[in-house]
Order: sequence, then structure tokens, then C-alpha cells
Amino acid sequence: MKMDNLLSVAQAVDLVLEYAGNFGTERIPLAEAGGRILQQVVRAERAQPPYDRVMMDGIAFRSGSGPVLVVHGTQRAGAPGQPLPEGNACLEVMTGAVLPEGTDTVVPVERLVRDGRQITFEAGYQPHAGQFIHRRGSDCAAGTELLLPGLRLNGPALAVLACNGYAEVEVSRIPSIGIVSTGDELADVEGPVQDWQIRRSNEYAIIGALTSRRFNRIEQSVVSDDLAETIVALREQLQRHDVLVLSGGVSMGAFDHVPKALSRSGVEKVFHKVAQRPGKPLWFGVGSEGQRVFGLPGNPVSAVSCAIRYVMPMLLAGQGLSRPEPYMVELDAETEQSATLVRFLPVRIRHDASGCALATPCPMPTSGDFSFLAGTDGFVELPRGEGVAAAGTHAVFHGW
Ligand SMILES: Nc1nc2c(c(=O)[nH]1)N[C@H]1C(S)=C(S)[C@@H](COP(=O)(O)OP(=O)(O)OC[C@H]3O[C@@H](n4cnc5c(N)ncnc54)[C@H](O)[C@@H]3O)O[C@H]1N2
Ligand code: MOO
Repeated sequence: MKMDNLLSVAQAVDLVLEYAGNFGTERIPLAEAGGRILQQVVRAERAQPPYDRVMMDGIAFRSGSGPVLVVHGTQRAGAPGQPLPEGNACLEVMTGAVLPEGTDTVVPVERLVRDGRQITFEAGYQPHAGQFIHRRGSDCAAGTELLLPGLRLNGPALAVLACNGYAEVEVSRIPSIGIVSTGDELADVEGPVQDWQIRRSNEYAIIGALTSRRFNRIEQSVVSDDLAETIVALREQLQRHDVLVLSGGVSMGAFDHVPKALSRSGVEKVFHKVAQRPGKPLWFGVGSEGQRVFGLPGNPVSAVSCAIRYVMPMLLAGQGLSRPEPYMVELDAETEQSATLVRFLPVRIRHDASGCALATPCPMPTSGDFSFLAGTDGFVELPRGEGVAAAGTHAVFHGW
């Protein structure tokens, strides 16, 4: 059958990922590093904690001394450790303070009975020697490898960087992405719109997907359905960006100039058309300087589905993240399959009482109707098959 000659989704994704490469690294201030991908080894600046540290507000004393202790001063956090005098002495201590020299045990203030400078413990209280102290180096030794390249930096990771003196951090560089909309029918988001025009929306679906994944170096541009103008615009965009994401102009129409304009701009085609619905006319190629170029089909459901299924995995792989584990969900209603095409089926996700993710199909009327899409969470990838996929079928989910 003719469709069988088309590339499968799996083959097309593999080809895109083959070209993922990486986009280099950059040093950025620590406070801007949340969500970025670490590209250096982070080592402990010194032992942590760097000193024996008091865990409770109370007193520190030498175990075995007493039973009546005399307070000789206060050891605050942020001050060098004080020596404890000989005899039945103790020091008032604060949480986080250096354990005073000569003490080995801390008793919380709630357990103390105080009379002026004299301290005894509440009736029946027996402190264990060495209690309530964070020992120097109990967290890690100096020089320990704490974080490795490839980690997505979350809050705790930023805290580890801060604690070890990393004011700047080496992370994967965010590629520069040019989003190019093609079409004479496209009008701006604001301003007048004629009866024969539509407002440009695909780039916002793509921007939403990009920025929610922290890809925020984006430039938008528009070209008309004119071959010469498209070539000029694409050559310029190729000089400015690592990745181009075009929408529209990749199917069979007399004004669908994108494949020709790309090849005349030195972009080598890797594939055109994939056995999928929506998004069959997807185009992917590589520029003369390694720029990755996606020609997304113009229909809005096709454009955003292909952005999620192909552009995002390529960008994430280029950040040094491994291929994500498939996120499986269970269909909660039967759904028609296609014998020849993989279906990207929009769904809403909910969880049953046992936590299992259930996907409610929200089939698209056509790939041009997308108002309903905003109420969905993403799509499932339904393999080719005869007839219907029964309720209970497991499928891979891709979130918007
Ligand atoms: N003879 C054939 N015609 C078509 C085929 C085919 O195989 N043979 N494939 C169809 C499929 S499937 C798709 S998908 C579309 C893809 O077409 P293009 O990529 O060439 O896109 P356009 O024709 O430029 O536009 C399609 C549709 O999308 C609207 N559009 C375009 N850009 C935007 C935008 N930025 N924001 C919102 N909407 C946009 C455009 O107005 C059209 O309605 O081709 C089929 N035809
Ligand atoms: O496959 Mo096209 O992407 O339906 O409209």
C-alpha cells in the first residue's frame, strides 16, 4: 500500500534525535539556573557540616559532669567556638552554633531547670553522651562529587551549589530558535482581520510549548507565500538561529514553497512526510552549519502535535537529557485506529482511585479545528491497527 512507503513515527523521531547533537554550554548566575541542565561536576568546597554543629537550643556540657552545672557564657551561631572551663561548667548554645570546645553533649532548653546561673535537668532526664550534634563531615567530606552533568537543576540542587560556593554555574546553552510562520492568509494577533484572513496562532502554540520547557530564546517572523521572499527570509533566519521551526507551506499546494525554499537556502532534507495523523506533511532537514530545521504542517493541530512529538525531544536531547521514559496511560473509551497511520489523539488525563492515569479521548473534528484543544492535556500515540482500540488499551502520552 502507498502509505507503507512513508517513514514511521519511530523512524522519524530517531532521525531527528540523530541530529540533536548539543548546543554547547554557558556560565550563568546561580539565581538564574533553576530548571537548567548542569554541565559540570560540582564538588564539596569543604566538609559539611564544616564544624561539629549544635542541633538544639539549650546547653552544651561535658558528659559525666554535673549534676549541677554552672552557665559560663553563650555560644551563638556565627561566632567562633568558645572553650568550656574545667569542672561542672556548661555554655548556653543556639541551634547552628559551633559546638564549644570541651563539650560533647547538648541538652535542649525544654529539659532544663534553671536557677540563676545554675542548671539541672528535669526529673528523670538522662542525656545520652554525644546527643544533638551534627558531626563535622556527616553530610559529606571535602571534595565529594555532589552533582554530575546532565542533572536538571531543582531547588535542592541550587542549594547544594550555593552551599559550596558556586556563584555561577556551567549549564547547557539554550539554543536560539527562529519561529517562522508562512501564509498570505495570516493576520497579526492584534489589529484588524479581514473575512478572508485568520490570525496567526501556530507560533503561540509553539512558544507555549517552548517556554514551558524553558526554551526562551525565540524570535518570531512571518513570510508570505512567495518563493523568492521566502528564500531571502530563510537565509537570514538560518544565520541568526540554531533551530528554525516553520509552520505552513509544506504540503502540495501551488504556494507551498517551503521545501523548495529550504533546499535553495542550503538546508538538506532528512525526511518529508511521516505516516501519522495529524501532521503527515512534516518536513525535517539540516542547514549547512548544522541548523536543525522543522517544517511543521500549517494546520494548527498538526503544527502543535509535531512540535511536541519532534521539536521538543530534539531540543531536550540537545540539552543533554536522555530520552524521556514513555509515560503510559490507559484509554477510558474505545477509539478508532488507522490501519495506515499512527494517530496523535488529543486526550484529557485523570487519575483513578489507585493513581492509574486514564486518558479520555477528545478526537479532533479536523486538524484545522483547535478551540477544543485548550481543554486537553496532550495526546496519546495510537499505533496503526485495524478497527478500534478497546477501552483499557495502554498508549504513550505526550503532554502539551
Ligand atoms: N493535495 C493535498 N493537500 C493537502 C495534503 C495532501 O497530502 N495533499 N495534506 C493536508 C495536510 S494533512 C495538511 S496538515 C495541510 C498542511 O499544509 P501546509 O503545511 O502546506 O500548510 P498551509 O497550507 O500553509 O496551511 C494549512 C492550514 O493551516 C492554517 N495555518 C497556516 N499557518 C497558520 C498559523 N501560523 N496560524 C494558524 N493557522 C495557520 C492555514 O490557514 C490553513 O488553513 O495540507 C493539507 N493539504
Ligand atoms: O495531517 Mo494534516 O496534519 O491532518 O491536517
